Amino acid sequence: MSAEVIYGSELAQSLRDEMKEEVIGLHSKGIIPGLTVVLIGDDPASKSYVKGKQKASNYVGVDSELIELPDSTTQEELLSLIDTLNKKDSVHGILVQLPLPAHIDEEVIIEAISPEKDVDGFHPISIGRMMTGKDTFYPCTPYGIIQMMKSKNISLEGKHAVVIGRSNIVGKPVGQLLLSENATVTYCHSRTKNMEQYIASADILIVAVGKAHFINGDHIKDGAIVIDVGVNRTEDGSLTGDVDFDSAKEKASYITPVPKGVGPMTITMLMHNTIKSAKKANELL
Ligand SMILES: Nc1nc2c(c(=O)[nH]1)N[C@@H](CN(C=O)c1ccc(C(=O)N[C@@H](CCC(=O)O)C(=O)O)cc1)CN2
Repeated sequence: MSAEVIYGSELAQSLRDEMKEEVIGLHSKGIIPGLTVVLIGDDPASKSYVKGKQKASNYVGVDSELIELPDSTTQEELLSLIDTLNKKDSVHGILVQLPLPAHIDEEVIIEAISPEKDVDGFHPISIGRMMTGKDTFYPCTPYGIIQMMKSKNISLEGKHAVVIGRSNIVGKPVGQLLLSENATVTYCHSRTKNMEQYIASADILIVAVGKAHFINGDHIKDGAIVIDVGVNRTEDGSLTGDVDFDSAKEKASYITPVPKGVGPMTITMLMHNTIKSAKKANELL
């Protein structure tokens, strides 16, 4: 078997085209979705991601502002900025790019963002609402993953989904969204014993460990759906996933590449959440 490749980049482009049309409609009603992205420090990867967010915003018609602050920014200064943004009517979405410098407590910052503007979907209130099946902003990468599978009409109901990795950004929430779609979910992590047996039984395998080629074709079941969330920089500067694409492609039924897989969907779902927030603020939802 040779898997069908799910290109997130293609789905992202078609969704962004649809959003652009929708935002033209909002502009005509005087509603301009606004996003503020806060970047602390000069990590090259984070800089490139926020640049991608600016580019997507410009494309779909979201009014986006980038606030760049030095590494020396204190937690109090960042909290004060968030307080100002929480009160600003033109800002519908606030995103603080992660990771933050070690002297700033990520949890404190995430909890300071108003849940109404939490377009990252990381606030405990957003997570609680997601877990209880209420309307909320879903975290962008997990939401993008679900959209990628839906775009191929992949039924999730009753499937055994194995999530490798338990981060708050990807692993935990993607498992929750899969559960909402009636999949049976197993989480694997660094302390899991006999991880191979879970991986081998996965109908859907989500790999988010941040280790290049952690999974290869020998590990997976014939016909498995393999979603690679890893973005690992190799010595020659290119990007590679957590899955050895070539060998896994021979056994899987669907597989996502790196790059052009899950990554572009993360930014697209951020646009979705920002537009949704603007609609909610204007009582259109
Ligand atoms: N506040 C947040 N911080 C971080 C998040 C997040 O969702 N919210 N996620 C990641 C980084 N991230 C977005 O911020 C992100 C990662 C990767 C991509 C992407 O498009 N990747 C491309 C390759 C890009 C490249 O060449 O480097 C791909 O996979 O094709 C977009 C966004 C951590 N921080």
